[in-house]
Amino acid sequence: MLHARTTAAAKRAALRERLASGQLLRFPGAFNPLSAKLVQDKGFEGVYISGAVLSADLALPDIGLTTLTEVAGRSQQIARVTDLPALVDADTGFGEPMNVARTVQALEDAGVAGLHIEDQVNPKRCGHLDGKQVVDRGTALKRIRAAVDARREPDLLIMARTDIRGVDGLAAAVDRAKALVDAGADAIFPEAMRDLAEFEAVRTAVDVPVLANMTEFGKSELFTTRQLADVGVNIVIYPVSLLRLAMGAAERGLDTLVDAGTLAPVVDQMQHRARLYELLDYESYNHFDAAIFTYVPEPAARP
Ligand SMILES: C[C@](O)(C(=O)O)[C@H](CC(=O)O)C(=O)O
Ligand SMILES: [Mg+2]
Repeated sequence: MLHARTTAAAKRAALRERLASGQLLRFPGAFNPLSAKLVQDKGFEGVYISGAVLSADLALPDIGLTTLTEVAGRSQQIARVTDLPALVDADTGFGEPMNVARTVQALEDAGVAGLHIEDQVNPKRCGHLDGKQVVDRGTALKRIRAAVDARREPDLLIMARTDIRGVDGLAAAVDRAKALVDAGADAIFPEAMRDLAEFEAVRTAVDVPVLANMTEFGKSELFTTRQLADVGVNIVIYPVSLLRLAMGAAERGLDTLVDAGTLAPVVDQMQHRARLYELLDYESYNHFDAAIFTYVPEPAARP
């Protein structure tokens, strides 16, 4: 009820433990706290908090317009309703190394289990679009060093994302991934890999967990969890997928309303009120209320 019971520290420890198990962890992107509850209910291992989704939610393109305050606020709203570890997209870290340090502490306070910081220049772009630019190696490494030094909870997972594959090719991506790990990154997110062999190349180059981004309409083919596990990927994100599914359904529903003048034909496609209440754990709130209503305080002992 109200919040999930699992503490941030326990979620961070669980993420570390699960990563060490070698099992592939699946992190669908939650587009709000309610969808994070659905992700947990369906048995996934974690929840992703996407920058692209937060931007889209505010009807903005994903070009570095959102602020740390917005990202931290959304992270906190999502992290507190789920027992799953949350991994948040911290974009470029919101500035220079000192800003990156502040970003890490703000997201740590928000209760996430991990975050990733990328090596794009500001303003950043979606990693699967052409025309993006990356910072030089020294700048990229300083961001990660600052992030690692700023964390107060050693279990907070600091993941380095590199976008260099789309700019300078695979060899550069492998090179940068190694350097980012040397700078202290706990995990690597190689963005916009073309095929499984590319994931494998990064996998063999570093000895930390590797993430695969299965975003739709991007540069990577949509590999199955089996294919990704077979090449040694440790975490897979589906960052914008739930938002795309929900918006697709919303658009079709509105079209029906325009055409038919009623939503009756699509009611069976809607989440039922009963299912919503189940996800919200409505029952516990009723019990809480009833228990308080019938609670009779003991009469105070006479002095
Ligand atoms: C993972 C990502 O950074 C995100 O913000 O979710 C995006 C996803 C997308 O735009 O499809 C990305 O740059 O890949
Ligand atoms: Mg992003």
